Order: sequence, then structure tokens, then C-alpha cells
Amino acid sequence: MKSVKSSWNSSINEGEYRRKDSQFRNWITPDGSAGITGLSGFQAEAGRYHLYVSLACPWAHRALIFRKLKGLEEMITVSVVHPEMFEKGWSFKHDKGSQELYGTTGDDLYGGEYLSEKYFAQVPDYTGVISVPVLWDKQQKVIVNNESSEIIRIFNSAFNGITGNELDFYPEYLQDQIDQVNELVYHNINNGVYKTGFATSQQAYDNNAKDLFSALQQLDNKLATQRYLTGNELTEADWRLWPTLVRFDSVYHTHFKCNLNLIKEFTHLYNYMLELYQIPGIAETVNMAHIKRHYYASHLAINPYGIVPLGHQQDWSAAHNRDRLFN
Ligand SMILES: N[C@@H](CCC(=O)N[C@@H](CS)C(=O)NCC(=O)O)C(=O)O
Repeated sequence: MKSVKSSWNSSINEGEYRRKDSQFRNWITPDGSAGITGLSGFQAEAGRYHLYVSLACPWAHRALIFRKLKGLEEMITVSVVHPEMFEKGWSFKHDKGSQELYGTTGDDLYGGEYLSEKYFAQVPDYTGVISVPVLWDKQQKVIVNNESSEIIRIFNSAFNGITGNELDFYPEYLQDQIDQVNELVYHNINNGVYKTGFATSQQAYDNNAKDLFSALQQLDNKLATQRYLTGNELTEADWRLWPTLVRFDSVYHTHFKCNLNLIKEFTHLYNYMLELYQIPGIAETVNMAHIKRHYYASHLAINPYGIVPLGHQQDWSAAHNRDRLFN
């Protein structure tokens, strides 16, 4: 079994954390023709595809949200890794206790031990990151795609002909706006919390933390006058921001030192976060015990004893003010 160096501590350059690009970039399409990148041969079919996720990972979380909103749960099966990730990467450690607490499933398809086995089986000299989410083809037994921003675009439309679910979170008329918001959110918030938390120089930390909170303030101002990030319609841009908000007060504020404010202190972001949490089905995609266990127990360079703090407690069923503000 090869040892896998976790991506984050192999990606520091002059104090700055730099995220590496995902390597598997094929698309599932209604007729199996090649997508925007990658190979052909991945036709949308019920029961053929599988997702490997950690419930801690905000990128994997997007994929689970789209699977839910697009009615793909019956069609795309899921395996959940164990939240603790050490030198061999994500594992399928699983027992009754971890199932109850963290929602682990083990590798229920193949009985594997580590996620890295899937990557090395396909590319024996693979040197990229062994990351979740992984969209897996059970027919050809290969990784289709391991880039969440693409997996959610695939889920948004590729299976519509089978499910009849025409909800569109990337409608053509909003694409420029969505792309613009995504750009701000990705660099300053989604990846911004990681760049802040993994910084190994004071200057890198200061710069990233300031950019992060200035972006949060900008979005809080936007949400004071419009319901969602691109207007009245809930889009991909919202579902890309939201997994970071959900983890913020419990994890990023403490573990990644993103502590100029809590999300709770940004009135509009906070109420918006609650509104999205309370959309039917979404709460089922959140497992706070898994989230906290992963971050605090796995990144021992920044939390050497792996202690998981008791706070922050959030009442997710608290009333939000978004209906009142925008109806
Ligand atoms: N660009 C990828 C990033 C995925 C990613 O970084 N996932 C993390 C978990 S949050 C991971 O699996 N990291 C493995 C490691 O650090 O070794 C995506 O959006 O899908």
C-alpha cells in the first residue's frame, strides 16, 4: 500500500497554501458523447454511477446537494469515508459506532480499505491528490470525474431525460452573473478559509483572512437587498457558497483562525444560511459530527492533539427572516 501525502501539507509555497487541480475531468452526457473535457463513453443511465464522499468536505457536499435537489438519489449510489484522514488518505474504516455517529458506509461496492486504491488502479503512477468527491462508473470501474464544480454541472442536466427533473441551477440567462459570483466566492471564501487556515507565514495568514472577511461583508451587503446571490432565483452560486457557511462557526472560525467574525454576526448571511438549511432534504446532507471530527482530528499540524471542541452550537431550526424581507 503506497503512502499518500495529504495534499494540503504538500502544497505550501512561501507560506501560502496552493490548491492543486483535479485530474479526472470526463463528463456524463445524455448520449455518452464526450463533454467539455475528457473522454466519451459515459452515458447517463440509472444505477450506473456512484459517488465517494466525505461528509466533512465542502466540495463533496455540493455534489450531495445536487444529487438531492435533482432527484438523483435512487439513481446514483453513495459511499461515505471515515472522517479521520491520515497519511494513507481517506479510509473506509467503518463499524456500527462510526456509522451511527459519522454516517460511514465502508466501501460497500468493493470492500476496499482506502480511497487511493481507486486512483492507483486507474493510474498506477498517479501523483495528484487523492480527493473526494469521486464520481465513479460502476460499469467500466473507473473514475469519471473528481472535480466538484463539474460534477454539479453534470448532475444539473445530464440525467434530466431520465428523471424528468428540469430544475436548472445554471440557467443560461444568469451564467455570466453566476460565474462572476463563483470567482469571488471560490478564491476568497471556499478556498479562502483553507488558505487562511493552512498559511504558514503571518503575512499569508493576514492577507487571506482579510480577503475572506471582506468578501463575506460584500456578500452580506448584497443579501441585504436581494434574496439570493444572483437575484430572486436560487442558483449554483448559492449552493457553492453554502457548504462553507455551514462549517464556518463550528470549524473555520476556530480551527482555521477565521475569527474576525462569526457568520452569526453577519445578519443577512446568517439568515440566508438558515433559509437554505431548511429547504426540504438539505438538512440530511449535513453531519456536523463528521465535519468536526474530520477537521480537528485530521490536521494535526495545526491542532496537534486532535481535540475536537464542544462549541459552536447552532440551532438550525431557528426562524429566519428571508420570507419577511423579500415577500
Ligand atoms: N477541486 C476539488 C477539491 C476537492 C478536495 O480538495 N477535497 C479534499 C477534502 S475537502 C480532499 O479530499 N483532500 C485530500 C487531501 O488533502 O489529501 C473539488 O472541488 O472537487
